[in-house]
Amino acid sequence: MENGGPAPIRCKAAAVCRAAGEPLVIEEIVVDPPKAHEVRVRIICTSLCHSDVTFWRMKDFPGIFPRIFGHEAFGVVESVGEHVDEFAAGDPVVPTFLGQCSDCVDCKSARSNMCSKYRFAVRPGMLRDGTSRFSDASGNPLHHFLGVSSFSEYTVVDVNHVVKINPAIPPSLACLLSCGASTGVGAAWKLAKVEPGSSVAIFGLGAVGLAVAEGARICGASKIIGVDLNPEKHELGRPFCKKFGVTHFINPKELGEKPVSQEILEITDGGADYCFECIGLAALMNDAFLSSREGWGKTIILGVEMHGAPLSISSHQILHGKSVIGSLFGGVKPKEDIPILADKYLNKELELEKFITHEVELTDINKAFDLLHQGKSLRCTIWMDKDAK
Ligand SMILES: NC(=O)c1ccc[n+]([C@@H]2O[C@H](COP(=O)([O-])OP(=O)(O)OC[C@H]3O[C@@H](n4cnc5c(N)ncnc54)[C@H](O)[C@@H]3O)[C@@H](O)[C@H]2O)c1
Ligand SMILES: [Zn+2]
Ligand SMILES: [Zn+2]
Repeated sequence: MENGGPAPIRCKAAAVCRAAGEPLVIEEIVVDPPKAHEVRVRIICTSLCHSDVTFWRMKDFPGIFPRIFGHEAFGVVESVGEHVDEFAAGDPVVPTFLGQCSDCVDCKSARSNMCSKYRFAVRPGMLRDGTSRFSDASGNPLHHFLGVSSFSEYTVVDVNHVVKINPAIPPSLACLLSCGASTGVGAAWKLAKVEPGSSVAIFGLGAVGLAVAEGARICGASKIIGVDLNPEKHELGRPFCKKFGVTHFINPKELGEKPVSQEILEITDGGADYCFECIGLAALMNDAFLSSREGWGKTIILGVEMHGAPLSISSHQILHGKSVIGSLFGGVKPKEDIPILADKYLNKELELEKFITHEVELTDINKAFDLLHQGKSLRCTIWMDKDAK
């Protein structure tokens, strides 16, 4: 203990990524105490989102490895740094990759979830001083990921990136509100503001796409069209996707030469009111746009394009009254909206259980990567300690 403050913690296990695309390695690490405006969180469980996989694969960004991935999690505050009034040891929390200072003009506006005081960036270190709170057994620093780094028994998170969560929600379900479920549900609820009776087309039926379906179902959409290419997932998925309110399924491979957009224009008699891209491929973003209705069709982009490829949207088509919007975290303001989503779960409006298809312990985290790659899982809960369930 230094001046009575928290001491560094030697963590029995963290899953460290030593190089892009390589299996994670379970290592003992040291997690420093939280500095001012930071909290140290004991992670109870975490899960794998496709954004972890995208950054894990990126070989063309040197200098960001070794790194601790993970940004969808649930945990308990272990200790707090100076100037932290909002949290105390023992608080159940979800960390979030998108921060909210609650003080800047954008945080105060209902129109944005993009904090402008601490702008979103994929930083290798902490939000305020850029340094790392992690070091390996040799004392070398390990990089952070998206301000969360939850593939570790303990992590340090800026207060802007952590939200208190109702303890009535089971840890594995609270974890989903930390990224995937909030992003998808939020995109339908807050961003598109899907009205009862409207038509929705979703490209990509992973957890994010199916969370859009869940949000659209809650908002009363009458047609929810799901597009996914993975035949194995599709077959397994049919009854599964129905649980999310998906009314029509399209596997582009089964359409032959016919474009997906043509099929959607026919199903919706002119184009879907709302189209969501939940894959991360620029070509599919264009398909989503082509599937949207003239006059008012809105395309919402949630997928993260690995190389930031530009969209190729016809400047003539956009004159026909269509619009395109992209979003981080589905327009959700973490500190205000996650508690609302938690209440929706507790009121039995939002069904979170169906997103969890697998569970493993941290030592088996590479299985979670395999399952996502093979298209077999939606969300795989990764427990730090199975007895903590
Ligand atoms: N905007 C945000 O804030 C935010 C938040 C979370 C995730 N994401 C992004 O959302 C996307 C989805 O994440 P996820 O965790 O649901 O991923 P996932 O891997 O679980 O799901 C992706 C789905 O897309 C399907 N797919 C892949 N290529 C396809 C193609 N060419 N045509 C049709 N379907 C195809 C896959 O079969 C899979 O079902 C990723 O790009 C992720 O990075 C964005
Ligand atoms: Zn995510
Ligand atoms: Zn702000």
